[in-house]
Amino acid sequence: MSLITAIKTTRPPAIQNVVSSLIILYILRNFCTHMSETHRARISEGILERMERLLTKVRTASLKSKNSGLRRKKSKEKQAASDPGDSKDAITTQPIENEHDELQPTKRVSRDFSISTTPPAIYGSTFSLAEGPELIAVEPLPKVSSRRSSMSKPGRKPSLQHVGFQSPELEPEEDYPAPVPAPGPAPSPARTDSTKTPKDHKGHRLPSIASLISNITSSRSNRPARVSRSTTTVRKLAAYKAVSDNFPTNRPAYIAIGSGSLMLQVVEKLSQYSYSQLADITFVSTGVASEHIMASYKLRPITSLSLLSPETKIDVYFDTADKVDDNLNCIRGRTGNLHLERMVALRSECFVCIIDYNKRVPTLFTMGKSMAVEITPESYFYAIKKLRAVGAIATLRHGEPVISGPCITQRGTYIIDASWPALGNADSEVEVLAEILKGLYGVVDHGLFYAGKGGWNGRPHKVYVGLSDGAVNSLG
Ligand SMILES: O=C(CO)[C@H](O)[C@H](O)COP(=O)(O)O
Repeated sequence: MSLITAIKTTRPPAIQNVVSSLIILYILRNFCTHMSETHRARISEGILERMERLLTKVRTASLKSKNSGLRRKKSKEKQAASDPGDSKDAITTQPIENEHDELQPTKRVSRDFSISTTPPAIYGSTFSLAEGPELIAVEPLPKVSSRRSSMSKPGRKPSLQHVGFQSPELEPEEDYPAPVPAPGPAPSPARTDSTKTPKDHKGHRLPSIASLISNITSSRSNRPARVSRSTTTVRKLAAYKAVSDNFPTNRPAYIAIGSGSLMLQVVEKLSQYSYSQLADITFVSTGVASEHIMASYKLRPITSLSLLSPETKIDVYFDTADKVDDNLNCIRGRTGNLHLERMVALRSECFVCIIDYNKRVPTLFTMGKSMAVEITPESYFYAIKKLRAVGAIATLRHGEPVISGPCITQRGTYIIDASWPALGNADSEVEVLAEILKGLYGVVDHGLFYAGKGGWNGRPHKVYVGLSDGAVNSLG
């Protein structure tokens, strides 16, 4: 509003109306750019026509005004020549419209466009009425556009060039024409004319797109064939090999399936055996998840260890581990079924552990990972305090979301995730920690599966390690 008021106070009425209408129409036109294509096209056409007519009027009015101003000026000059003493007054009392006949070089009238007398040279959407003594152009202010499109406009440079930077990846190839070969010995194909070669702001020569592409393709062709496999693949290969190597031959047989993420692959492989090979096998699970997997493959699991007679031994137990050290001692039970896993392991003739190479460590706790310690809910405050007292960084495992409270296992117990500094290589170190944990009231079980002087405590008999190249290493 203040702009229109300013125009009113400083321009002749004809120009005031025209310029005000022009501004309103232009604002309307900009508003129209937010409308649908069809509406915009239709409305814009009408507006443009009106603008053309109005601008013609502006130009005519401006011309008339200027001419009358010039006439008045000349008559004043004549008058001043005849009466030099009045010349100062003549300048100060000049009619106000004379000032506005000369439009300001660039007068901003809104945030989005300006009215300018400068030639509309560079912006594609400039509306101009180029004929006449004064060039009046309504120029949209330059909008931020994609770098490539702004570069394609004649006379414009990408802004980064202003600080001396040229990105070879973004420059169009034609910006850097191939050098004309000089007479004489043929130049090396990698060299280009130094005057045409793009350079960075420090003057270092930048490679052309062609050379970058050729470098990439040649380095690809020289690259050795990729041999590493994904972790999922190598784990699956290890699981399949573990099953085929350890499928029991005696009948009746008992096979336990653990709670690790590879149990799907183990069950998948087992299901490939014939009906007669599977007929006399009883399957034992260490958790609800593996029970469901077995049931979906029609492997008929038993749901409780107590259904096995006291003298029954499980022929083979397949499961995973979190970490396995050089002596095959391991940390297990991240899934929270560690006590049942221990009981199954202790009743098994052969515990076959399946891992990928990422889980192999020289000594336990090397990687600073935590181990699950299963506790009774009642012992929580006491047990966590005691665990911290024996050097653990210990936290209660929460459910999801955290506000739902502690993570509660199938047996109604809690899990504390605890870590210690890396243990030494000797079996005794693992055994010492295990004995401390076993001696804490409230601790139901812990994740150390080991063999020490005191006896065998669930250390795997065999470990199948899926290696990065797809091979499977069998340990034990
Ligand atoms: O006790 C375990 C599975 O019964 C493992 O220690 C463990 O949780 C490994 O899980 P994943 O195979 O998913 O890495």
